[in-house]
Amino acid sequence: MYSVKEAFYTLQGEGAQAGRPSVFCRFAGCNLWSGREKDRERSICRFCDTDFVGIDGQNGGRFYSASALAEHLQALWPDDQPDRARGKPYVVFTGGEPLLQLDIDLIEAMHLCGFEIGVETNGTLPAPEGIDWLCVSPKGSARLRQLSGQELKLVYPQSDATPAQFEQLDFEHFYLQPMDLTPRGEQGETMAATVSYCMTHPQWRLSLQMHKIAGID
Ligand SMILES: C[S@@+](CC[C@H](N)C(=O)[O-])C[C@H]1O[C@@H](n2cnc3c(N)ncnc32)[C@H](O)[C@@H]1O
Ligand SMILES: Nc1nc2[nH]cc(C(=O)O)c2c(=O)[nH]1
Ligand code: SF4
Ligand SMILES: [Mg+2]
Repeated sequence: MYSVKEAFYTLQGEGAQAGRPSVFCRFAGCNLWSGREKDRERSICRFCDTDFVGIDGQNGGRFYSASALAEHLQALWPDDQPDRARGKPYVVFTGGEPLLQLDIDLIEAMHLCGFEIGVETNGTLPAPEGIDWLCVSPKGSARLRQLSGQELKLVYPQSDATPAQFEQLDFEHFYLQPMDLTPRGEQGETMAATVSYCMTHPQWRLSLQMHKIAGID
């Protein structure tokens, strides 16, 4: 059984695949925060910008088989494409923490539907085989278990998770994404600090959350 907060068609807003049309599947629940504001300050991950509690969002719900969820997600992809090879269907599993729920059955079902599979994870759980684009985003003091993938995207700055701690890991792309403090009701200088770090440490590139600029989900 899969618990999905919401699912929607949008553009990937972050990292190396930014700008790519994508079906997003946001699983309910996370292992680093309950999702309740009253718990935020004593949780391991305190800056989350996302509501992942429950199954009450658009196209959310409980799905009792991998094929049922795969068909539900496939229906969100536009079907009038002249050349599918040039715009391959792409699904991004996120959350919450998707690796609490994403399994080999669902990966196989999405591949059978013709999708490439992206995942956004906090890296505290090992990833199943078969993911095409794995983005790991380390969080504070949480121990990192997933040490390889396509993209490491660190929210910056975090005093207990610095870029230097991750720069030797086995990833193809290294991104810093300015921490958006507005979900915590704060403002900050995270953009300037992130730009400055990238310019002085050229292994790292800037990731902006494009969807917030574009005003889309
Ligand atoms: C909401 S998380 C869900 C996936 C997974 N739990 C994770 O943390 O990677 C999706 C992405 O948003 C990033 N993110 C969350 N809160 C953010 C914030 N306040 N500012 C910038 N990026 C944020 C995360 O680091 C992650 O890369
Ligand atoms: N457009 C868009 N791109 C995203 N990239 C990662 C997101 C996430 O919340 O995991 C996200 C999101 O919520 N929306
Ligand atoms: S690990 Fe990801 S989903 Fe969980 S609280 Fe942190 S940013 Fe949000
Ligand atoms: Mg988001």
